[in-house]
Amino acid sequence: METSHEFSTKTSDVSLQELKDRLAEFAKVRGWDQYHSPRNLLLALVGEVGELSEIFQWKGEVARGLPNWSPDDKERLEEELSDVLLYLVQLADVCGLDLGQAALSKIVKNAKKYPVVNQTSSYN
Ligand SMILES: Nc1ccn([C@H]2C[C@H](O)[C@@H](COP(=O)(O)OP(=O)(O)OP(=O)(O)O)O2)c(=O)n1
Repeated sequence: METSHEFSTKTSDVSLQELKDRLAEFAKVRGWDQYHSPRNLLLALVGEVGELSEIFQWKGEVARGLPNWSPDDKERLEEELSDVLLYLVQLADVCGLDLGQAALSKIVKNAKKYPVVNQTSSYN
């Protein structure tokens, strides 16, 4: 089953639903779903956030678009960001939550909490 996805890794738009389904299959065929409790996934997520932080550690401020980063550094960043996302998606899944809907609802809530005043208003 899993191999059916092998040649479909390049796509312009990826849904949280697809990631959720593929991750569930990845864990299931390896017999790992028994270990994927909410707590374990949270700890794995925090570990990956640590690895993500290491990439920026000691670099000083980093310009948007990472103009001075090597391709290897950028690839490593892509991988660590992905690890964080993949554990986050799995965590929401095993908690029985719809992460996409929850995130949209939160954006609406944020907009009400922080209404647009004018273009030159100070940050926060
Ligand atoms: N029980 C597991 C173990 C791994 N993964 C997936 C989610 C992450 O995308 C990736 C994490 O794998 P590693 O623990 O090997 O971590 P790294 O890829 O960061 O490797 P390393 O820590 O050696 O840099 O694999 C998973 O879903 N469930």
